Amino acid sequence: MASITISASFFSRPQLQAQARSRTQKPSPKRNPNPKFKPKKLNNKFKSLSLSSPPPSSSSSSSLGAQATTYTRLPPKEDFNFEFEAPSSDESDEIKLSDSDVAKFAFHNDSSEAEAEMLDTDDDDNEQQEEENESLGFQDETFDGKIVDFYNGDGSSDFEEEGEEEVYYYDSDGKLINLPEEFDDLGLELKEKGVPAVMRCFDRAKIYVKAGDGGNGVVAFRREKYVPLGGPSGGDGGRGGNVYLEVDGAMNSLLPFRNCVHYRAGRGAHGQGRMMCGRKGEDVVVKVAPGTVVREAGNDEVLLELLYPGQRALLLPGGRGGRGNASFKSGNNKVPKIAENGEEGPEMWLELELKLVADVGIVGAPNAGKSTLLSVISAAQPEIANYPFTTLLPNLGVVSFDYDSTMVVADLPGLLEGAHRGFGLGHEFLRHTERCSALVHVVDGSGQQPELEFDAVRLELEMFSPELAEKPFIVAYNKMDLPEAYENSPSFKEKLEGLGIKTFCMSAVKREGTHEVISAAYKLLQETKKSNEGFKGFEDPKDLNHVADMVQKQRSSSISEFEITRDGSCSTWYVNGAGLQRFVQMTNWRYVYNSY
Ligand SMILES: Nc1nc2c(ncn2[C@@H]2O[C@H](COP(=O)(O)OP(=O)(O)OP(=O)(O)O)[C@@H](O)[C@H]2O)c(=O)[nH]1
Ligand SMILES: [Mg+2]
Repeated sequence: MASITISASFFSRPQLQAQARSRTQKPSPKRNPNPKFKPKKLNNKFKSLSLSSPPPSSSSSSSLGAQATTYTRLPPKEDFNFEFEAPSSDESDEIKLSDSDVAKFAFHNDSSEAEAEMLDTDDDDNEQQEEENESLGFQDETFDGKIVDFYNGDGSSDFEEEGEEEVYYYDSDGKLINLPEEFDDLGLELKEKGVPAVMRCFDRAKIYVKAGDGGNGVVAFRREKYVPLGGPSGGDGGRGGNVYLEVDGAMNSLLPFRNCVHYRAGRGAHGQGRMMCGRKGEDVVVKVAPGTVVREAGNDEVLLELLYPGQRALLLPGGRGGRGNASFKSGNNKVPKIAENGEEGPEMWLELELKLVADVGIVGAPNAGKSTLLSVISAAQPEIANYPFTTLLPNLGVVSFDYDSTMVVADLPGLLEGAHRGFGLGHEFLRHTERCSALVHVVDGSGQQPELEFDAVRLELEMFSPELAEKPFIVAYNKMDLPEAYENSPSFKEKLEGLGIKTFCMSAVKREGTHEVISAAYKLLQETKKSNEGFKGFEDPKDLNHVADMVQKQRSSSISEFEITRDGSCSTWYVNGAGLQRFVQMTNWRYVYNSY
């Protein structure tokens, strides 16, 4: 039985129709006017994930609450794997912020034909569709500036199925290319991440690092007038450049890694005659933001945690330079005709994850006034507007009480009920609160049910990580200048204080009560710092070179440590060993003596 859910958002009815029409129109394949530009494969399935444009701001206080809980993003697919029932308060124990504020319509439609008819947006059928919509009770005016999306039982939208936009690939000559079907899956996978690239790259990056190869040693002999049998004089190759990771205090995101992914240190110069050794390769210093966690790609183990500006870690040591023939001179062999290749520098794909280093994190539902609070207590100027998800990326501000006492406060994107399952944006950035010592939970007092809003956000924090929920926090009941918030404040405060939660009332806009909130947060921070005094973490700079030590240890393993395996299918024997591989790679097989 196919079921359809209609959820409300910001777009108007005429906009909806325009959107549906544009999706159903199949463009005729065109030649790419710019052959160099290769359009990316877009999959329309997840187009509706993009943030909706802000609605015109409303001065009415009731609409503030309503907007604060409007879902602006497509819920995750799993959520549609069950059949929807009309929302009913007695059926669900879960706290549903959305139920109170967001207009939600759910109905069952057994006939797939009727469904197809309703969603048919061809020009010819527009009239018919309007009639049908009217019969279902959907009048233009009733939508009141909100978008309506139609979802099937599996979470896919009929718009997407009916009018999937076709995107074409062109080769460098501008010819149309037919891509194999696997590319569709790939496109889908990429889209399923569901977060715009700029937001994904804010605190996550994947980079490639490679230390420089060592320079080759050479075979050379001294030839000079009046110096017969001058002897071997081939110099060693230079060492390859190292790869360092350094914390740059001026950086506060990993966005620069969007433009630059590959970091290769320079290779060492080759040795020369007259015992001249090669120059060392140039080092590469990869700058990261304070609070960056480094892992090897595909491995969950944390390699490094870089917290403080100026910290520098040697990640990959450069390859050793190959020895020239002068280095092989001995009593037995006075004329060695052998030299080594430079050692190859190690390489690695790294996953960087930024967890902002803030002392206090401001959390709360969208539109609660978090950014307003940050703008009032610090010099930060975050964007403030009367619609949910104004803040898309975390903002940092420094609150200074006097020269000695300062603290860094982070304003995070709003949290929605279900954030841990992919609703809204907040869960993407909740990891930034993991490093905070205390939290300020801002509650929108003008909302219809501030208690439910509070409970839902607390639940989200718990679902994301139990440690996060255990962090000390205070509650800031905001928008006291509005009558409805003022009226509800005594009961809200009483309820929370009954639970032992410190609650402050404030009006961020009027700057009333904000000082008390931030002083209480500072006090909480000091208490937490005192109790954590024993913990030093990764502060010891000696710790930071352990990755390079590990790589070095692996490289210097003995040549006699190897494993022999046989592949029966092709009657091949394999000899595997790190020391052996390095030996083979560094041997210069061009010199015949090397093979003896
Ligand atoms: N009346 C009144 N309005 C407030 C107060 N604090 C914030 N607002 C308004 O509430 C709206 C949302 O404020 P923001 O600071 O952007 O809210 P936010 O929690 O950062 O919202 P997101 O970033 O979308 O999660 C803005 O229009 C503010 O002017 C207040 O104390 N009183
Ligand atoms: Mg904000």
